[in-house]
Amino acid sequence: MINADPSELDKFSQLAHRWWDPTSEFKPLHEINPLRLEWIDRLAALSGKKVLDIGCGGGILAEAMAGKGADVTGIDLSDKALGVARLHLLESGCKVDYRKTSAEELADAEAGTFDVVTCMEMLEHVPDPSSVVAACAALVKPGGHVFFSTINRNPKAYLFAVIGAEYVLKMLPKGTHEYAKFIKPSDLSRWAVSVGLPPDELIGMSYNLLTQRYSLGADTSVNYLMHTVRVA
Ligand SMILES: C[S@@+](CC[C@H](N)C(=O)[O-])C[C@H]1O[C@@H](n2cnc3c(N)ncnc32)[C@H](O)[C@@H]1O
Repeated sequence: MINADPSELDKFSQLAHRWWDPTSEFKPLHEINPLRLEWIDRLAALSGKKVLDIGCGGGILAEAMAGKGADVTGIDLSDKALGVARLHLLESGCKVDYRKTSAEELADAEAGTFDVVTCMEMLEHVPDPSSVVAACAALVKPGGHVFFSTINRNPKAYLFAVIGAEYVLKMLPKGTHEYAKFIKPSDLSRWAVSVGLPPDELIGMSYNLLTQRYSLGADTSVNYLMHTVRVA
């Protein structure tokens, strides 16, 4: 059975036409993109690398990584998001190979072929995130890099990521995130280690209400990113 939740895919499909509007529901993704891009590039030196972006959506990160000189493949299961991503290439002149497939399906066909795999803001939207982590381990070359980002599971994360972002600040549509699907760094780390992806760096991402800006730092209590390196 495919590891996907149709209602989650539908949620992103409904909004897909606004993916590249930086004032839309996707504003947070536009705002965090330069931060995560520079972090990934610093750790994995993207230029010339074969990169896979899992759950690429409309392609905000995929295009940015291509802009750094990477050879990028983006996969997603939302037809509408992929349609928007492909259309945007015409506007940007970027080159990204977008495909409709799951991480698990691609891992069966193209194991060990990517230098870098990114799986950002996606694990909290799938029924079995550990299966996606295992697919990432299968897809990356030995010694290659896998990056994850997701939302921690604790009362503060519920308050900030659900109540704050969806109900108070209205940065995201209500129902974007489900608390039960949030993932503690210790769980993600355990799944990653068990498939040969020991974590190398864990970093938090915070939103400052006063400056209305995101930054990377030590606070992993709400949003966080994890860098892992595939054992050789
Ligand atoms: C919050 S968006 C993140 C988009 C992109 N990764 C980013 O950070 O800019 C989540 C994306 O995951 C996709 N998605 C959800 N379940 C998926 C699955 N099982 N396989 C592939 N993509 C999936 C959705 O269609 C959506 O595009």
